[in-house]
Amino acid sequence: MKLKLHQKEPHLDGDIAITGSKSESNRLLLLQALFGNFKIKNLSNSHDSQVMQKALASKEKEVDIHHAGTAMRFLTAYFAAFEGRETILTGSSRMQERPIGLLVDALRELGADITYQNNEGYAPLLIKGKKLTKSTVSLAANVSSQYISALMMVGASLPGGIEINLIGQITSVPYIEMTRSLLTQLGIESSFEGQQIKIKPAGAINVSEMVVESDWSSASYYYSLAALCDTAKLKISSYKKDSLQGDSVLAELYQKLGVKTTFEGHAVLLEKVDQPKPKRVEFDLANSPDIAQTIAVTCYGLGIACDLYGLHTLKIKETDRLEALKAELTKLGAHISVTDKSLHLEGSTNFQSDVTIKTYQDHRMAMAFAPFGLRASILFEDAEVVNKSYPDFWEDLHTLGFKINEV
Ligand SMILES: O=C(O)C1=C[C@@H](OP(=O)(O)O)[C@@H](O)[C@H](O)C1
Ligand SMILES: C=C(OP(=O)(O)O)C(=O)O
Repeated sequence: MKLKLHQKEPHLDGDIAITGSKSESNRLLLLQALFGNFKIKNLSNSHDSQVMQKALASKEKEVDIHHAGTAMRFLTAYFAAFEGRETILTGSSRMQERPIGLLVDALRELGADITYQNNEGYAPLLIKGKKLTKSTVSLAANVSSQYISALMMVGASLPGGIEINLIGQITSVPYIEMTRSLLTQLGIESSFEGQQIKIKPAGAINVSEMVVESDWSSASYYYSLAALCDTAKLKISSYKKDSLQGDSVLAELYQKLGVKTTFEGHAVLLEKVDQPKPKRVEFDLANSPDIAQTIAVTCYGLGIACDLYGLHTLKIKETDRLEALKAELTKLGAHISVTDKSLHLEGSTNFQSDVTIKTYQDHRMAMAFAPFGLRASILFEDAEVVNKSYPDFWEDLHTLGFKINEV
C-alpha cells in the first residue's frame, strides 16, 4: 500500500492513546508462559506481540515469528529449554539475515541442542528442547542486548538460575535493566554488577496482574511532530515518569529540539517551546537505538546539523538503518554521511516535495519520516510496515488532522 501524506500547517493539538510497549509486552508474554498466570494489562497491539502470543500458544513444529527480533531471540532460548518439544523456529527473509549465533553458542554452552537449517549463525533453527543442565555462560555483549534478556528470563526457569558473564562493551543497557525490573516485580532476584549478571531461580510467583506502560519508541514520532510545529499541544498516554523504557530519554533529548514535556497523571503533554535553535546537536544513542531515525529526520526538518553516535546495532535491525536513512534523507535534499556506527547530517532546508520514501520492511523508516509532512507532502511505499510496532499509526495521524490517501 502506497500512501500520500499531504503537507499540513505546522500546528497540532490533540490527544493520542498509544498501546503498551512491545518490549515490555513480549517479555511479559514469555514470563507468563514460563511462570504463571498473571494477567497483562495494556498489552501492545503490535504485530510483533501478536506473533509472540501465537508462537507461545502454537503446537506446530514450525513456528514463524516474521520480523519480530524480540520473539526470535526470546523464543530461541524458550524452546531450547522446553523439554521434549522439537521446534523449527523461523522468520522473514530479513530475520534470516539477522545474526543469532552468539545466543545459540551461549545456549549450547548451557547444554542446548540447536542446529542451523540453512546458514550457520542464522535462522531457521532446529531446536530440540531439553533440560539445560549448566548455569554459567559467557557471551559478547556488544551485538544485541536481546540475547542477554533471553538468557536472563529463561535462566530464571533453570534449577540453578543463571550466571551470565558479559564480554566487551554492553549495548542497549536499558533493555537489560527492563528485563531485570520485570523479573524483580515478579519476585525473582537478580544482580547486575560490572560485566556479570546473576539470576536466581524463580520461586512461586504471587503476582496477579502486570500493567504495561505505553510504548516510548512510538511516542518518539509525536516528539518529532511537536518539534517540527510552530505551535503544538499533544497529549499522549499512558506513561509514567520512572519508566522501564530507555527511549523515555526522549523527554530530555527533545528539550534541545524545542519540545517541553510535562507529566499530567498518566498522560504526557508535549508542547512546542519558542526558543533559539541550536546550529548543531550531538547525541550518543547506544542506549536508545530505536529513536535514531526519528531524531535524524527531526533535525533535518529543523535545519539543525546533527552527529549521532552509538549506532553500531543499526545495521542488523529490520534493515540496515544507517544506509536506509542516508538514501532516503538524501532524496529529501539532505547532506548526510554515515559510518558503521554514526550518522552526520548538515543543517540545510533544501526540502524536496512529493518524494517517495522507501520503507525497507522497516516500520521505523515509515514512522520516522512521517513528521516531515509538516514541511512538504511526502509518499510512503509499503506503508503497512507500521504494523510491526504501531498498527494505528496512520489513523492516529489522521485524527491529528493530516490528510492521508492511498495512491
Ligand atoms: O530487548 C528489546 O526489547 C529490544 C532491544 C533493542 O535491540 P538490541 O539490543 O538488539 O539493540 C531494541 O533495538 C529493540 O527494538 C527491542
Ligand atoms: C529493532 C526493533 O525491533 P526488533 O529487534 O525486536 O525486531 C525495533 O522495533 O526498532
